[in-house]
Amino acid sequence: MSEIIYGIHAVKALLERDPQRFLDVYIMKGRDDRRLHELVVELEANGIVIQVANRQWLDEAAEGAVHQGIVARVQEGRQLQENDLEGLLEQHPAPFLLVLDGITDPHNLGACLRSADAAGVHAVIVPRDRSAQLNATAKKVASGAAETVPLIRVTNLARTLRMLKEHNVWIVGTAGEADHHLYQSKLTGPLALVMGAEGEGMRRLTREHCNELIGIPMAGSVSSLNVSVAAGVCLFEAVRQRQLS
Ligand SMILES: C[S@@+](CC[C@H](N)C(=O)[O-])C[C@H]1O[C@@H](n2cnc3c(N)ncnc32)[C@H](O)[C@@H]1O
Repeated sequence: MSEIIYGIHAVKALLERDPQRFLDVYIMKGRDDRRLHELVVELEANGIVIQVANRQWLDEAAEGAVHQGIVARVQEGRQLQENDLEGLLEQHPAPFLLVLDGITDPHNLGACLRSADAAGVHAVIVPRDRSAQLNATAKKVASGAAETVPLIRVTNLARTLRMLKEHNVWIVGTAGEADHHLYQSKLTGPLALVMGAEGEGMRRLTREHCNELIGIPMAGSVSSLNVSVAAGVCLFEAVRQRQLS
């Protein structure tokens, strides 16, 4: 099975991690861009053959998204599976996990992956049937993080949260109306931070499995933040606390 990736960061990240996965790489005819040129040199140094295509071809391959003049067909990578999660918990004394309960927009999924990578999250967990696909758009927005942060799709999120609790992972849900303030919460130790869906927030059952709910204080007139922005704020408060502890 193969998949399409595009954009300079996404292609570069895969080249650095797993150059064997490249099948075909196409760059845009006549595109004059220093970063693209440097990437082509690196691809060629890895023995990857570059083909030139016109703009229309690349636009269609990237389904109209911004491809920065490069599109690649690559072998699908191995995704971590649900039953890999226990092994991952054993590897890390203080696992740091991000759970996305029903995010449907691939841009938000990609942006959350990008922040998760930057924050040093060990895995992102999503419900199998209620999540945006990790498609080319999500990968482009993730800017390479789709290749670095394991994305684990689980069949039953409530069951997974119970399993995490049995492994002493503290489950922190996020909601604008939560009584606890992000900056007063304790985010050190084994942690799963749970973000809700764009429209409805976390599902009732997910909420019930959280050890606590925290909110980011909102000073203005809007009632909530975009989920990927909220994820970034919460993740980096956790990073700050974890570095101090
Ligand atoms: C757009 S919000 C959903 C708004 C939804 N009406 C609700 O009541 O939760 C999507 C997600 O972003 C996160 N979020 C947004 N604003 C937040 C805030 N002020 N505090 C904590 N989490 C927030 C939460 O995870 C939320 O479920």
